[in-house]
Amino acid sequence: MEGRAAARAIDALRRGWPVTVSAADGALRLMAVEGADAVTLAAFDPDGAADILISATRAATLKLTNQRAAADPDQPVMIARTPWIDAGVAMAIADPVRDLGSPMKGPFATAPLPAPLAAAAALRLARLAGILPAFLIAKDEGESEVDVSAAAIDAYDDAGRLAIATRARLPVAAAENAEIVAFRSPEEPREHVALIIGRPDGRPPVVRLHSECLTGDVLESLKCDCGPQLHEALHRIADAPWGILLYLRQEGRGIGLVNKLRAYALQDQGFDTVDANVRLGFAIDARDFSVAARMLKLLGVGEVRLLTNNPQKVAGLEAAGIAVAERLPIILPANPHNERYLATKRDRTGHQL
Ligand SMILES: Nc1nc2c(ncn2[C@@H]2O[C@H](COP(=O)(O)OP(=O)(O)OP(=O)(O)O)[C@@H](O)[C@H]2O)c(=O)[nH]1
Ligand SMILES: [Zn+2]
Repeated sequence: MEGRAAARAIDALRRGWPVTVSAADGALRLMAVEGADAVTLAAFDPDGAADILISATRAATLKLTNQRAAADPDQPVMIARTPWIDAGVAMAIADPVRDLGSPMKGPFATAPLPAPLAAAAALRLARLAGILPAFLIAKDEGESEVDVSAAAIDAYDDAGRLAIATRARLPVAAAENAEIVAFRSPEEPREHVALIIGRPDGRPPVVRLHSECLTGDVLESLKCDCGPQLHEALHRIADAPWGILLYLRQEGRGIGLVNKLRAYALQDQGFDTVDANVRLGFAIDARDFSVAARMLKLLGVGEVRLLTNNPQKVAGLEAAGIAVAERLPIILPANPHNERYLATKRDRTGHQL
């Protein structure tokens, strides 16, 4: 039931419908700034009284840093509503990509945050919904059709209920003897898959955790290294006695396609991949590799030889109970478009390149 509440809340936010998020310290009736237009906003907030909740990093960009809670610098910040803040201004407050186009924002004043835990849960829900972490918060608690608790939000992408849905033979260019296994959880619509190549030979399989990248995997984007890494991984696995490629639906390191493309727009303005994520109000890497661990366990695999340059993937898998017998680097030549991205991975996120 909890998972259902989070799924309904995600759906409602994306449609501009109200949601009540509750936590130990209270409840907030809110709507996504991204879902607000003149009509949905008037329905939610006829008096124009709703304040605006933003992330701590967004508050810093908007020069509201001195108003952040000293005890918790990551605590979300509430902007007091003024008559000139309409849906368009709210979106300019929320979206850092628009900063160059509308630099003269404010002055803004902050308002007290009635339920900091509920506010923080709402920002976590934004990531799951793939929307900007910014909400209009109603003055009264009122009634929403959709209620979601902080616990339900945190349980949403818990891999615990992931199960094998089906499997089939899938000859691919890298290997004719491959089998695809699809995984589903009752809560989450995104289906992860594993491609198993070869037969177990008693040794740990060569495994690649590949996070979805629509632009790199499908469109052969030159901005990142995902497409070539995917192909290299498939061939390396095909050359091994056996191995598994996990295709994880964690687009944009877990922030979703639209937010990743917002990060790209910020990169066009000069920010690197790390700063772009932070500026949007997200973690540098929002992925949870316990999903991958659960998939491996369901396939009967407890130990792997992991194709990665990212020590955090090794640590994430091991923390989730999968032994990493060996880390196998996967290093490919840079191109002029992804040179800076790769350098940032090396210098700022600890990739061993
Ligand atoms: N947010 C964000 N995500 C990006 C960006 N560039 C690529 N990605 C995402 O990063 C993920 C690719 O990461 P991986 O190649 O799986 O992992 P990694 O952390 O680079 O580690 P390796 O295993 O060494 O490749 C995909 O989900 C991409 O969509 C970016 O600039 N911003
Ligand atoms: Zn990519």
